[in-house]
Amino acid sequence: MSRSRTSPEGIPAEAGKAAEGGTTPDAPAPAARRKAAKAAKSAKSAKAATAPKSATASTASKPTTTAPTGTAAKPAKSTKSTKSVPAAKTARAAKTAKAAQSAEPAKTAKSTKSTPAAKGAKAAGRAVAPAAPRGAAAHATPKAAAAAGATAAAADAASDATAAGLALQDLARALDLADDWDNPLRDPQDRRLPKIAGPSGLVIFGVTGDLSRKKLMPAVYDLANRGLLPPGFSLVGFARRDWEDEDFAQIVHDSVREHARTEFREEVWQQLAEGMRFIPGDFDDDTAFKQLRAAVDELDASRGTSGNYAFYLSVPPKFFPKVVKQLKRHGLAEAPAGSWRRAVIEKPFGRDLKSARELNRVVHEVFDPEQVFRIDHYLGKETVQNILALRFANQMYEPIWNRSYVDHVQITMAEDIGIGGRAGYYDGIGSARDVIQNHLLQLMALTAMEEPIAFDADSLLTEKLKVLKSVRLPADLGEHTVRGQYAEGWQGGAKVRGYLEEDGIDPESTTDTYAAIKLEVDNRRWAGVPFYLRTGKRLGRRVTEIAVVFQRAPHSPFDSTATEELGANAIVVRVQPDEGMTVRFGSKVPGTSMEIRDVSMDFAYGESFTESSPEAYERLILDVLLGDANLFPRHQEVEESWKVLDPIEEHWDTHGRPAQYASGSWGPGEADEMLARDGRSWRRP
Ligand SMILES: NC(=O)C1=CN([C@@H]2O[C@H](COP(=O)(O)OP(=O)(O)OC[C@H]3O[C@@H](n4cnc5c(N)ncnc54)[C@H](OP(=O)(O)O)[C@@H]3O)[C@@H](O)[C@H]2O)C=CC1
Ligand SMILES: O=C1O[C@H](COP(=O)(O)O)[C@@H](O)[C@H](O)[C@H]1O
Repeated sequence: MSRSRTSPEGIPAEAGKAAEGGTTPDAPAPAARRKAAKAAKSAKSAKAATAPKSATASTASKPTTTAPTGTAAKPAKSTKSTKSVPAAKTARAAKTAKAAQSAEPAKTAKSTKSTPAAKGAKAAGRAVAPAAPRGAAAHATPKAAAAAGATAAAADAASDATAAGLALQDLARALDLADDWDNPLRDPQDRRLPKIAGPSGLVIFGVTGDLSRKKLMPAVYDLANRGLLPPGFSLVGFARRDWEDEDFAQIVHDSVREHARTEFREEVWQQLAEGMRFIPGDFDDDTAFKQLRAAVDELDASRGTSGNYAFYLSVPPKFFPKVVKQLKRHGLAEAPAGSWRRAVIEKPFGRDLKSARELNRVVHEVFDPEQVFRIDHYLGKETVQNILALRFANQMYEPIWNRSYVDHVQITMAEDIGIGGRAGYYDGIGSARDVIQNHLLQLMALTAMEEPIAFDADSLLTEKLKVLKSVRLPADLGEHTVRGQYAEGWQGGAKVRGYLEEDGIDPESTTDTYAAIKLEVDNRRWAGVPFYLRTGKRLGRRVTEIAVVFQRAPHSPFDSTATEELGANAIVVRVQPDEGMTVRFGSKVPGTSMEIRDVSMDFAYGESFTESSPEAYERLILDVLLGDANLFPRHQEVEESWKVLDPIEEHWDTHGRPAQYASGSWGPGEADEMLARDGRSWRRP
């Protein structure tokens, strides 16, 4: 059946979900089997009636329905009568029926290549359904809606079934009829349907930590709430606490309540909570790892996780090797046949090139490269991914995106917060290792790279690596790099302490809380164009942006007073918090005289799109579960980035102390002087 024959109308939520790229682990419940059998019966009668092939799915479309999470999902009831089921719909139902009849719990769901019928069967027979995927159903594109509607129709037909059983031969006959059906949802190129993770679980080491509470656990909930996790999804926490599963669930609950992006829904929560387990223990504790293994096996049996697990190392970096080795020692790194195991490793990945290489060696002794997902959460941000869309989906920017037009690029990541309770991690690491080595160099690579031949992990790696390998450091690092430390000052109307007065910080510490560096990219596109990167804590406000600043027009027909107020043209990618893009250019001020001033055109996500952007960790956790590595730096990038930073850190180690800057300011005066020496100035973001 061609796509044009499907209905663009409303989508029952469950059908929408079944329509998506991933699979769901639900086993057909008895009710589903009954429904499926009835559906097959419908198919049989349809065959007898030799229904015309022109029957369109649109006639079978249904109004949008939202299936409540945690309840037996009943397809919408508006097309109850089998008489009204057109042949095509009935045929689909037959296929649905076959899948439901033959499906085995968990195993059926394990394959990401599940048949359309199986998906339909899931839609029809879901015993425990997660929340409606709002992105998928409620906001589906017409094409997506049409496709989902088709599957919905199959589900509806299944629901029309009576309790009467159907012999298998009837099913087989019915399926003949359905064989020519081509599920339009299976177009692998269609990226508009969000994918649902297949059967799986996530083990978080360091689950009591800051990152886990503020970002990871809320992200898991948000994914569940959006219907992007399988119903049997399981979350295992590991940390040194004497907790029962229920205590852990309470902690997750509190963190979700406080930090989740999406609304709290009790039914989503209940379903998620059922799959939560806690393992108390130290990373040295073999008994704890044995318990972890037992928990994983138990969840496979009770929740249908099918042996698929991601191990998220949200722990102090010094423990990365230890945890990885423990996973191997206890047989957790090795996936049972037909399953997968993945390691998710937080940043920073090493503290220099040498330690990063050593860590890579240890990790790759246990996991194959494609099993390793190194987190750089900036790559999970919508605005960061949009750099590639902006550059390579449009025609108007790329011709000027080079040394012929660009004067320089400024990449700023400013934070208003201090180090908070992270003294143990931060002191000795500092701002450059904390964010320049990873986030800012990734932003620079995406800004400077050539068009990848495809949007896949290998092609992206190829292009980003070329940029990182082309980076040239200034000959005089003293002139072109600056590090600073925040002193006391006023922030947000409150007096705040300086870095050296923070709890847990050595009063003699030379750790940088601010860093600004100048880099060049030695290639044909960028030769001679400086990239200025800066970051700092306790700066004026929280903002991350990439500003591509253009050269002056080569000739001005206006007298100099007319353009006195005119700055440089710029394209600014506003990464956060005011997500969007600004184009700054000159415009005549209305009036009789010619006076030209800077004005700007804005694109704001909030104005152009109705849905708020997912949190970076939502996207990244989902990608891990889907096995999509596009947004995860590979070890080559990590190592190249350390090659850029190591000489700067070595220089700083042997040259003086960080410059002081007042909290709430825009960094040390030395950073302004650094740009002034080049005849430029920092933007005030
Ligand atoms: N916090 C943030 O904003 C960000 C953090 N990261 C990275 O995320 C990771 C985690 O950071 P964060 O959450 O801040 O760290 P925290 O110090 O807040 O948490 C550390 C976690 O590790 C556990 N842990 C520590 N030692 C052991 C041990 N010997 N055995 C068992 N568990 C142990 C702690 O458990 P217990 O309760 O038992 O002490 C705790 O759950 C780090 O790699 C960090 O660099 C990356 C970006 C941002
Ligand atoms: O990786 C890190 O990022 C956070 C800032 O993240 P953002 O998404 O809020 O910009 C930073 O505070 C932390 O020090 C660093 O490790």
